[in-house]
Amino acid sequence: MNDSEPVLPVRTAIVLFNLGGPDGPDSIKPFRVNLFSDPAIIRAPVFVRFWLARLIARSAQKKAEEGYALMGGKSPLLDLTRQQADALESALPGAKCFIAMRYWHPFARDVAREVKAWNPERILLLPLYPQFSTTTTGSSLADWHDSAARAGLVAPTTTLCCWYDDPAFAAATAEPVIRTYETARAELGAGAKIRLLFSAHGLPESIVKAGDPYQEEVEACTEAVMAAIERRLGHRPDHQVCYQSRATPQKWLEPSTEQAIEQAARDNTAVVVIPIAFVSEHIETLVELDVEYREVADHLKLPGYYRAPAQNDDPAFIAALAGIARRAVAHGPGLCSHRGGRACDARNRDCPWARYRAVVAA
Ligand SMILES: C=CC1=C(C)c2cc3[nH]c(cc4nc(cc5[nH]c(cc1n2)c(C)c5CCC(=O)O)C(CCC(=O)O)=C4C)c(C)c3C=C
Ligand SMILES: [Fe+2]
Ligand SMILES: [Fe+2]
Repeated sequence: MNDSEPVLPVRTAIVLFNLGGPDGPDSIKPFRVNLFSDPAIIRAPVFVRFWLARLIARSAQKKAEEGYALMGGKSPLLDLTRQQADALESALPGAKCFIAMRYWHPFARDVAREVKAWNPERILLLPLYPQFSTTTTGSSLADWHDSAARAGLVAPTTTLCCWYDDPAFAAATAEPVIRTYETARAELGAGAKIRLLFSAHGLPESIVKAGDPYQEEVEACTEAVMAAIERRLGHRPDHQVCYQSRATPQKWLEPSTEQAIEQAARDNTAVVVIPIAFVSEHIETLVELDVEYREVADHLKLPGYYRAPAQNDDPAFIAALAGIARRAVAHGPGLCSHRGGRACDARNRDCPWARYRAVVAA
């Protein structure tokens, strides 16, 4: 921390949001039903959604069970988020981190009561999604506001919608990418063609067309990381954004990660795959990227398939997140504070959470 960085008020509660994951084989099904029952994910009237959620959850249940079995029968996401929370607390004296997951324990409704019992002077709502999507951050924050109101939790609160273009975050994200790229170059030879594939979680195209800013923010985030890579390497490697984890039959954002791997095979190019919308390892990195897409790459005889790790509790990432938290809280209580710390509020149409909150409230 440098001297110009603001200091957090004592008793600042930082609530970290993520999606959650099953904590054992028996919770895979209810976790997935919770996910597909969320109106932010499946946009159908309530009585249709009830049945649709169960139908969609059942359709890929076996594949999901096999995926979790490869990780010991559970998601590593909560343990990794706890490590991030501990590291962030060490970087931010006076703050206590709480974790609220959207579709499995610890749920926001329980965490809001814990935060109230801690009696915070300030609250910072900090989603662990760098880019805003109505399906992730929007859904989690709406759920939190309901839960906080039910718990009678009242304290000055700052909400961060997104931090996809924070320069320290971009620089911290660039480092493991550069290390993986250099490994690929050393193994394949300096003349080998290598493409950086920034693989983001996909979204149904209809959600983006309805105004979700996620795709735009993923592209801007990739650009910020590419600028950091270029500054470090002195050149700009070949790169492409693609979208993974399609989970419903609708049309999703393209190119899919699989299509991007097929294109790389046609171009006789090795790839370094970079998870750009997740800051922790979980099923979609450890199984989808490391097992399933690797098999596709092997089958297509790609010259090389490498994967850059997610941030987890990497010290440079935690330092970046601590800076983001400090600057956000320094703006004082408000609906939202984002984009390099510029404050925004309910009247600011620039802020996706402000826009989405108006829709949810209507
Ligand atoms: C319509 C379905 C889905 C949308 C839209 C979606 C968006 C979305 N998700 C993440 C991050 C994560 N997703 C995770 C798991 C997960 N996501 C879906 C479906 C949608 N996600 C499913 C069905 C699952 C469960 C896994 C499975 O059954 O295959 C996870 C946690 C995984 C874990 O370790 O348990 C994360 C994290 C983002 C960033 C996003 C859109 C921006
Ligand atoms: Fe997902
Ligand atoms: Fe904002």
